[in-house]
Order: sequence, then C-alpha cells, then structure tokens
Amino acid sequence: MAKPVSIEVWNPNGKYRVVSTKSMPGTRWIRLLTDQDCRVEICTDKKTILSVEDILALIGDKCDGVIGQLTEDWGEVLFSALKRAGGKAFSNMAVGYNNVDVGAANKYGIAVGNTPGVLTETTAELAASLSLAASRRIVEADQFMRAGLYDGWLPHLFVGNLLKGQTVGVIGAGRIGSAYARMMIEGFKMNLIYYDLYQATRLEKFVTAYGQFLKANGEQPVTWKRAATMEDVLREADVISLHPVLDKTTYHLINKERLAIMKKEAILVNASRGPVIDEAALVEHLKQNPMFRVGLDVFEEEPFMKPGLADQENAVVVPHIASASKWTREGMATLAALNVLGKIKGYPIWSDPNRAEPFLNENSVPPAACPSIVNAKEIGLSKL
Ligand SMILES: NC(=O)C1=CN([C@@H]2O[C@H](COP(=O)(O)OP(=O)(O)OC[C@H]3O[C@@H](n4cnc5c(N)ncnc54)[C@H](O)[C@@H]3O)[C@@H](O)[C@H]2O)C=CC1
Ligand SMILES: O=C(O)C(=O)CO
Repeated sequence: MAKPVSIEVWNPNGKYRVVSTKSMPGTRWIRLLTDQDCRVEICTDKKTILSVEDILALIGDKCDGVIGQLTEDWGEVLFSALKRAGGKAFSNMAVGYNNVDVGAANKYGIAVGNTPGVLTETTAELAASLSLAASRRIVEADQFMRAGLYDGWLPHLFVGNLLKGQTVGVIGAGRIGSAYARMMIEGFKMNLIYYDLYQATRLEKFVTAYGQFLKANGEQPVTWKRAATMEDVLREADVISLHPVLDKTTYHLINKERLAIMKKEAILVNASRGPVIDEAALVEHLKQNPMFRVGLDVFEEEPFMKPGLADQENAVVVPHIASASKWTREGMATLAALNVLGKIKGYPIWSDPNRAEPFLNENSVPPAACPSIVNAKEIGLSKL
C-alpha cells in the first residue's frame, strides 16, 4: 500500500485531476490548468527526490495527467498505474527525458511531454559561465580572498587561460551546444571544432558569416570545423563543452582513455547529464593533471559527487542549475502544464516544438496545442 503524501489543491471541483510532483515557479501554469476545468494537486512533501512509491500514491485511483521532474523514474510501474487511473499524459518539466521509459509510455498510449524552446539560451549561458569560471579560476580566487589570504598583487597569482583565438570544442551541437558555441565565438573570438551525428548547418553558416564580418573589419576571422571523430575534438580543442542527449551511445563518452588525449591544460565543461562522463576517471585525471580544469553542472549519481571530486581545486561544481533563470523555469512549468492539458483536451501537437514563444506570452491565450510531445508519432497524435 502506497503511503499518503502531502498536497496543495487548486480548484477542488475541477473535472480533470492533474498532479504536479513538485511546486514549480510562477503561477501562470496553475491558472492555465484551473481555467480549463482542471483540479491541480501539487505535492508539497519536503523530500527532494520522490520514489516510485511516493508517485504511485500521488497518482491514486483517478488521475488525468502528471507533471513530473527529471529526478523521477518514469517507467513501466508508473505508466501502468497512470493508465489504470485513467491518465492520458505525463510531461517532464525538462527538455531531457532520459529518466523516462518512452517505450513503456507507448505501451499504455500515454503522451510524454518535454520543454524545449525555453531553456536553450539559459543553459548555454551557464555552460559559458562554467567555461569562464574554470579557465580564469574564479572560484579558487574567490575562496582565497574570503580566507583573507590576499596580501598583494603577484605575477603568478591565479594565472589561467586566455580564450581569445583558442579553439572551442562542442560535442553535441544541437540546440544548446550551438547556442553555447555562438556565445564563445561571438564573445571571445574562438575557433570552433564540433562533433555531432548530424551536420550543424546553421551554426556553420553563422561562423562563416561572422568570420567574414571580422575579416572585413580588419580582425582575425574565426573558423569552424566539423570533426570526423570525437577524438579529433578532444585532441584539438582548448575548451570542450558537452551537450549531447544521454543515451547508451553517450554513456561514459568521456572516459579515462579519452581524457588522456585531451590537452594537459584543457577546460572540460558538462551541463548535459552526469553519466556522459565517467566521473571516477575524471577525479583521477584531475588529481594527475592540476592544470586541467572542469566546470560541472551535472554529476553521475546526483545528488552525490564521486569521492575526491569535492577536494579538487581544479573543479568548479554547481548543483544542476543550468536552466535556472526565472523566465526559463516559469516557461518550463507552463510548457509542461500545457503538454498535459493539451492531451487531456485532445488538442493536436504544435508543429515546431522549438518555437515555444506563442505559449509563453503572458498576455495572450496560448494556442490550443500540445507544445512538445516526444512520442506523438508512436501513439498516433496528429500535428497542428
Ligand atoms: N544541465 C541542465 O540543466 C540541462 C541539461 N540539458 C541536457 O542537454 C541535452 C541536450 O539538450 P538540447 O541541446 O536541447 O538537445 P538537442 O536534441 O537539440 O541536441 C542534442 C544533440 O546531441 C547530438 N547527439 C546525440 N547523440 C550523440 C552522440 N553519440 N555523439 C555526439 N552527439 C550526439 C544530437 O544529434 C543533437 O544534435 C538534453 O538532452 C539534456 O539532457 C538540457 C537542459 C538543461
Ligand atoms: O531540461 C533539462 O533537461 C534539465 O536538465 C533541466 O534543467
């Protein structure tokens, strides 16, 4: 028997029961649901990561849809329970959905939503922040100041890496990887080398045009290269940022052997998913190579860090905050709620999930569509 959980209820007489496993930023998402006859139940349990058992208790006997989080394990058990409760939709409040067994959702005809189109720039900005923090040793220097150790300017004090004219490497040049690349190229005039399964045509065109602009203004033009192998990126780049999806092809993409081919003074940034890096191998590499630095937003077994990582001065670590700007988090909540609402109402799927603005405008009624359903085709949903 599942244990009871604490909840906050909005619009108790609403026809459709929608559960959110967490309180989410803003109130627009709640209003959009209650205006459409939904009773919204928000889990207020203090526990950060809910277990499958906790979520079973939240689903209960009647539930039309659930908005959930990337920390939850959405598989056979939860999708079968949601189906039994009359549920039609689940949406992650995230773009990544490696925590969801989409095959299990397909089996029960449940739509799985995610939230692209609102977190690309915010996430890329955090990756850029980590690149700067690691290359200019910001956290080490901050700790030094606070410890009262600064007793005057010195030629060797916290010497780091210059970015201008160096090479930025991007692994996974999709939405976020491409936005990050542009920031580093425009901001610091870095050259690009990238590896992706697909050609990043728009990014290539941008770098070509920007290079021509710089040249026309008498500056050194920037260049781009699509690498044939990931190893080429690792060997050539001075700063490498990881932005692929997490699946079995990207699990431990960065391992002991691949760390060994990177430059001794390279910067490695990860704001994708923790298991893309073999974190134990990374800790060893950091110990052996004090001038190699990392900026990490994500960890292999969140919320934990592998033993030794916290002791490494050449690591900057933050708690999975890459999408944490107010606009983005409120937007993610809105998109997740509209995914669930749209499926309950039988709306079609929005034609371009990356073009989320019409759903995010506070001053207008959002389109009658589900913003982004990843298994639309598999469960036979039509596009607008
Ligand atoms: N740290 C955080 O808070 C956040 C993390 N993320 C993570 O970032 C990931 C990427 O997000 P988007 O850019 O929106 O997704 P996207 O789908 O636009 O880009 C992912 C790219 O990875 C590429 N890729 C897939 N397998 C690959 C492989 N084996 N080697 C190289 N490239 C490969 C794809 O072709 C695609 O271009 C999400 O799946 C999520 O896990 C996303 C948002 C925030
Ligand atoms: O959207 C995602 O995938 C996240 O990691 C949330 O920040």
